[in-house]
Amino acid sequence: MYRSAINAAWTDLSIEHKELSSRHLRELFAEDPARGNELTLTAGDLYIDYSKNLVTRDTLELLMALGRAAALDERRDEMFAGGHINSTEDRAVLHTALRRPPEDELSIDGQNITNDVHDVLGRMGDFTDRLRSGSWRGASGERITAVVNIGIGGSDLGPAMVHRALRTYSAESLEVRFVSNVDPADLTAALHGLDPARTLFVVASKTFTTLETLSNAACARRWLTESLGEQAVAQHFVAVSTNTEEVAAFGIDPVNMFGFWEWVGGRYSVCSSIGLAVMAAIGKERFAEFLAGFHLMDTHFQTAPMEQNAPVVLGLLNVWYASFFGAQTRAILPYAQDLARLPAYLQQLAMESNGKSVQLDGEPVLVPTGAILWGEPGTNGQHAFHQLLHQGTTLVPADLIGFARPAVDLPAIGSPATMHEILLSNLLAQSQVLAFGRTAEEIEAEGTSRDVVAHKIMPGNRPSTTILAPMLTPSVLGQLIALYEHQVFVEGCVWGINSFDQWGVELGKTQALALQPALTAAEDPADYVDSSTEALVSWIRSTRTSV
Ligand SMILES: O=P(O)(O)OC[C@H]1O[C@H](O)[C@H](O)[C@@H](O)[C@@H]1O
Repeated sequence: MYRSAINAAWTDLSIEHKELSSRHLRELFAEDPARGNELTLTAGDLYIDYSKNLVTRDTLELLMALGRAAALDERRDEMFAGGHINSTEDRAVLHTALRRPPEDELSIDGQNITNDVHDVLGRMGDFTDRLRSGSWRGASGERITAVVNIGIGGSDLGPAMVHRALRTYSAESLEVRFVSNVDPADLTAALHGLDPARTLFVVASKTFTTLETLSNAACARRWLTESLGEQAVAQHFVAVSTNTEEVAAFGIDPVNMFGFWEWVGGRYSVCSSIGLAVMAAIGKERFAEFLAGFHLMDTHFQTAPMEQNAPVVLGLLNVWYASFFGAQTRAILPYAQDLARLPAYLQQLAMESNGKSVQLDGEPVLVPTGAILWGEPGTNGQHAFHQLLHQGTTLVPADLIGFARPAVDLPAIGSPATMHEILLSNLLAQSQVLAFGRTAEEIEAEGTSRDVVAHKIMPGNRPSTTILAPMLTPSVLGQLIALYEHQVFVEGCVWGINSFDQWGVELGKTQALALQPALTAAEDPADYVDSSTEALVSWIRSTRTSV
């Protein structure tokens, strides 16, 4: 029943796609001028204009039918209730439980996990209060002035992105830095200029077995103990993990460990103790506002009718472009420099979740699934890759994200507008030009010479969604992240894939370990399965010895 309903909805949408292929957003707006006001959504503090997408109201009805056929409501409820929807790892997917208010109980296997969540938040709050007030001292009695988060993937991208985004809310007395790459350049740069006596490391790893993180943590530990001695570790290292045993084996006292749970996926973990470095920077009160923002969007996702449900509408539009238009990528264009790391964060969220080619039952997926996400803050991207967005041969749906008020504004010299007003006018212009372009007639009318007209035509009809909020606050950032998390969920449901495992990253890790001897052994072990790897190793070995 479920499959056949999806197939029927899919067929209807295929027909719709053919019909719409010959239409232009200019016509769609001319036919339905109210769409600019009405194809919009309000979710928490976010105002979302999706009118400049390649859909009519009929298309939207068909997309809703697809969502209903995919049993979105039931699947969402199953996720929120702790069903083991991560079937290949037999795990619940409960990142939403990390942001429930204390009184909002959730019982899993007889355990009220909301209490567990708030117990850890309480410990994080006490610890970060001590750091921020200076009552937590280093081994030689000095105040901690730098926190270095060592983690990778979900244990880095979330806190690093959020820390940067909430820069203006951060305490000046505590500098927070991030190390992720096993490239020694990363740790070296992060430690540059730091005083061991005033530095605290947060080793963040869900599994506490990740090679990059443990390698960096071990080097950081040596850096510290060389100057302060072994006994300094207790005051200068804390861990964030689900794996108490490995934390202890590394030499961090579990008393200085902040736990979370296997039902929190790495890329969904910024609300857990993985956010410790963020809490250290912005304080527990602001962190609570951040979590409340997520919860607001969670509640919207759970309660808003489908047609007004922002993650549902946007998630279905993502399916529309990926699976029907074959759009392989989507651009994330924050018109906010503080969101510079948002595209990288969303890459992990979306691509590790939905970069899959088998369905839940192990059968191949027959349609294109997760798109490649990429992007840069506006207006920088305009001077780099927007040319392709406007006149290239590839369809790239774009999300433009902006804020009505900046944290700080500056008067622009020689213009009545402020710098922030200039920024926002660029956002508006891009959304308009992408959609409506400029015709040959319009260009000719400007007196352009005939042989240049074709080069100057702006085809338009390039879809974009504009997401606006009053200001980039902790709560708004939480809402924005949750908006994307739930879109990913919606897409995964429709495609019938498991959005919560990541088997595709495992083989590379074991192969890297297997190849280490090829670089470290005195004699080249020369036991390769392919001639390309053999030649690469040989080149590296000879180049290293000849330098
Ligand atoms: O937090 P950790 O266990 O160290 O994992 C860090 C990262 O590495 C893994 O390879 C996964 O692909 C990511 O989803 C995860 O966030």
